[in-house]
Amino acid sequence: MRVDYAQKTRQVATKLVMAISESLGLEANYIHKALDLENGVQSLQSNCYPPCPQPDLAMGLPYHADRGHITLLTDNDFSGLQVLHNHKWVSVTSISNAFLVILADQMQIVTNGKYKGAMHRGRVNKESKRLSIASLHGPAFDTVVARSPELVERDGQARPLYSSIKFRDYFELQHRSRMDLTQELLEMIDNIHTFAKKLVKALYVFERAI
Ligand SMILES: O=C(O)CCC(=O)C(=O)O
Ligand SMILES: [Fe+2]
Repeated sequence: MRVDYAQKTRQVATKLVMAISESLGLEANYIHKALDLENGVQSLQSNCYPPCPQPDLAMGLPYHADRGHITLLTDNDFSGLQVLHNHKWVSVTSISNAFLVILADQMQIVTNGKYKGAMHRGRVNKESKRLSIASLHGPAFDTVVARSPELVERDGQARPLYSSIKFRDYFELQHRSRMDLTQELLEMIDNIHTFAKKLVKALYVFERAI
């Protein structure tokens, strides 16, 4: 059943990628070949968002862009996905028996920014438990992802918008920067804690002095 789901979502993703290629006036299998999707990596992520009494104070899944090139998302009919659009978070309404399609970073690179990787996050709600399943598709790990020279040339751009990077390096870089960010936040919390303790002590000394 799981293998079947993986195969079927891969077929849908392949068709969408072909349509995207064609929409740019490229050969249908241009992106498929450029990202070596025959050997592309694929993963399945399930997310569980329990009901939360104060949804405005909590975040289910922090904002991010997916690492691959395309994600097919489905959920148990409770909305919760938000997408960053024109600097504002926009809620996306779930549709029964349908996929929400999220384009990701590698699509942005290969199309030289014609298609954008969407920044998104998962919100919690008060009433219901939300479940979502993301079927994430990416290039083969050894692919050097580069903007399409055809698009750069056609647009008469003097320079490409993105430099080329091996997908494995990108994957590791993104993972590491998330870890670094977590570490930085932990250190910041630590510093605030120490500062608060010093402040309380200083106030105590001050109170006794007056
Ligand atoms: O649950 C959602 O709506 C978002 C899930 C997601 O972004 C992910 O799994 O990468
Ligand atoms: Fe995501």
